[in-house]
Amino acid sequence: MLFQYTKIDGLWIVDPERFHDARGSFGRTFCSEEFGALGLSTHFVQHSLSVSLLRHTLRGLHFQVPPHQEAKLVSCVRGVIWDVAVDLRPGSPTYLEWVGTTLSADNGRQFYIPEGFAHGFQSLVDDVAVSYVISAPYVPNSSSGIRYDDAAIGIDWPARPSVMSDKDMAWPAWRGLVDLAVEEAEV
Ligand SMILES: Cc1cn([C@H]2C[C@H](O)[C@@H](COP(=O)(O)OP(=O)(O)O[C@H]3O[C@@H](C)C(=O)[C@@H](O)[C@H]3O)O2)c(=O)[nH]c1=O
Repeated sequence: MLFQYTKIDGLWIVDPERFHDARGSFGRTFCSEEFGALGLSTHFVQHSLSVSLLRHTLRGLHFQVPPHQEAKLVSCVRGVIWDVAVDLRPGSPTYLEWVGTTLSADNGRQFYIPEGFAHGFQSLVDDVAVSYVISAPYVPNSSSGIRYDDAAIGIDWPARPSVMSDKDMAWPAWRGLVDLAVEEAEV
């Protein structure tokens, strides 16, 4: 497996090392020794698959609040997506910066997104399947999100979204969420 740093500490692009022969190819998608050696999570408790039917469908930006934060290892097993992670770690030198990368069934690339990040993606073709391996259980009350087009983050999405969930359309901007948390703490 080929691990590439991104400009954000803790966020990794993981490319496969594929061995080809007459039958096709073989390559690892996870290796606890290699992940552990880099300080990445090796304990995953959920594996999920999402299918998006139409090109330019957008999902995100999602995260779970403490103590239910999760690391995610994301790959696209059918089609192509533009996958994005946003650094929401207070005090991080790259706070609110984002990284996007193209994941496809062909390139076999995975995005390792640690705790403290929001995640989202946009399908670039019809009928994509996205696989997630996640380090923490799904806790609906701890699931949160921010607007995909939050100006303070400024993600350069490939296209206007064609389909989004009502929930994703209704997320506030990040600043709004932080302000709300402070107000709640003061009550
Ligand atoms: C995420 C999730 C959803 N669900 C249920 C809740 C709901 O009824 C249905 C669809 O959920 P959502 O609308 O939240 O699905 P979706 O918008 O695809 O959510 C996903 O988006 C991407 C960007 C991520 O990063 C993922 O971790 C996850 O948050 O599936 C689970 O049972 N377990 C889960 O882990």
